[in-house]
Amino acid sequence: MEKFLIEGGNQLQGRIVIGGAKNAAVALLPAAIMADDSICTIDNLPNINDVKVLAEIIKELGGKVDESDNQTLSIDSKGITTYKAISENVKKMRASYYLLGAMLGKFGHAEVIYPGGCNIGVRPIDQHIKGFQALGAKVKTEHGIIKVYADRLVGTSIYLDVVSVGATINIMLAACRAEGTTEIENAAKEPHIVDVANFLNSMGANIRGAGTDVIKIKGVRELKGCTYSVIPDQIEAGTFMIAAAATGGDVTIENVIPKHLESITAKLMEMGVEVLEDLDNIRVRGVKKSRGINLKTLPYPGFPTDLQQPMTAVLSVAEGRSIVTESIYEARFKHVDELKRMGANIKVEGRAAIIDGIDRLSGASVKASDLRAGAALMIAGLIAEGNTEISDIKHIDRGYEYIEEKLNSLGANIKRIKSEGEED
Ligand SMILES: CC(=O)N[C@H]1[C@@H](OP(=O)(O)OP(=O)(O)OC[C@H]2O[C@@H](n3ccc(=O)[nH]c3=O)[C@H](O)[C@@H]2O)O[C@H](CO)[C@@H](O)[C@@H]1O
Ligand SMILES: C=C(OP(=O)(O)O)C(=O)O
Repeated sequence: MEKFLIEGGNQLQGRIVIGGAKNAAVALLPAAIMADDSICTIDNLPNINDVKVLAEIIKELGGKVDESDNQTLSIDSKGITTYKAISENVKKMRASYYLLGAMLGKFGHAEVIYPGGCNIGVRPIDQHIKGFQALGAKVKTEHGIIKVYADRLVGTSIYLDVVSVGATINIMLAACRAEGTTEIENAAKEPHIVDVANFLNSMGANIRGAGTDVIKIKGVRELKGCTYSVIPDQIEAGTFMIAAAATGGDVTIENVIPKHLESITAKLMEMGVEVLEDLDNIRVRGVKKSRGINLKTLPYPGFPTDLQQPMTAVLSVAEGRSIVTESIYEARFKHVDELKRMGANIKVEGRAAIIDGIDRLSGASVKASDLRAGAALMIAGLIAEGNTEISDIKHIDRGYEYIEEKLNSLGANIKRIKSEGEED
C-alpha cells in the first residue's frame, strides 16, 4: 500500500498541462469495442488506473490492445466474441457499466458484473435499465450479474427521470445499433457526453444534439474504427485551479477548454481569486485570504459534484461561513471527517456542509475514502501547517495522472511512500 507524504506551506507557481478526460476516456474504450472489423486508435488518454484496468478488461474479452505509448491505445475488437464481462477487474470501476450498452449494441446480449467506483452514496442504474428495456431488451440480475438481451433493438423515445451521465451514454451506445431513431430526453449535457457522441460519429454513428438535453440517435448497420483524441479533463483542470487558489499561488493551466470550466471560474472569482481565461489555458492567481461562498452541485453546466470535495478543502480556510450543498450524491462528504482531523470547522447537515473558515489547517494522518476525497485531502495537505500523510491513495490513482509529479513541478513537496510491512 502506498501513501502520500505532503509538507504543507508552499505556494504553487508555474505552468501545468492537463491530460485527457477520465470520464470521457472510460466511455470511449467500451465504445471502441463496437467497431465491427477495424481498429480504433484513441489518443490523449490520461495515464490513470481506470484506463489501464479497462484495457485489461478488453483483453480479457478477447480484444487486442496496443499500449505502445501511455497516451495512446489502439483497440482491435475483432477477437471479441464473448458478451460476458464478469472478472474482478470489472468490479474495480464504475465505468465498466458502459460494457452493457456497448455489448448490447454489438451482440444483442451483455452480461456484466455490478460495477464498483467511488463510494459516495447509492448509485442505482435503473435509468440505464429503463433505457435498454425501452429499446426492446429484457433485463435481469442474477448472482450480482446484470444480464441484458434483445432479439432486435428498436429506436424509441426515452425520458430520463434523473439527469444521468452514465444512463445517457449507455443508451446512446446501444441505440447506435438499434433500428430507427432513438430520442433521449432530459439527457445529461456534460462535456464528456459530447466527446462520446463525437467519437461514435467518427465510427459511423449518427448522433445529433449531444450537449443539449435532447439527443437523437439514428441507428446504423455498422460501426468502423477511427482515430480520435480525448478532450481535456474538466475535473483535473478544476482541481489544479482550486489547488492554485488554495495556496495563494499563480498557476497557468494549459490544454483546457475554458468554457467547460465556467462554473469553477465563477465560484473562484466570487471568492476573490483572479482567473484569466485565454484560448486554451487558464491562469489562476490566488489571494492571501479568500472569501467564503455558498455552492450547490448540479448537472452540467452547474458546478460539478466531482469538484465539491476539493472546494470544501479550500473553503475550510476561507474568510467567514460557506455552505456547500451536494445535490447529486447523498454521501459525498466522507472527506469532511478527515478535514476535521486537520482542524477544519465543518458541520454536515443532510446534504449541506456548513463551513466556518479557520486560519490554517494543521497536518495530520488522513485517509482517502474515494477519488475526489483524495484530491481534497491533497489540497488540504498543501495548505496545512506541517506534514500530512494520506493513505488509501489507490483511489487517487484511479483518476489523476502523475498527480504528485505535476504538483511538485509547481513547487509542492509531496512524496509517495510505501507503508512499512504492507504489500501493494
Ligand atoms: C465514470 C463517470 O463518468 N463517472 C461520473 C458519472 O457518474 P454516474 O454516471 O454514476 O453518475 P450519474 O450522472 O448517472 O448520477 C447522477 C445521479 O443520478 C442518480 N442515478 C443515476 C443513474 C440511474 O440509473 N439512476 C439514478 O438514480 C445517481 O444516484 C446520482 O444521484 O457522473 C457523475 C455526475 O456528474 C460524476 O460524479 C462521476 O464522476
Ligand atoms: C465519482 C467519480 O468517479 P467514478 O464514477 O468512476 O466512481 C469521479 O470521477 O469523481
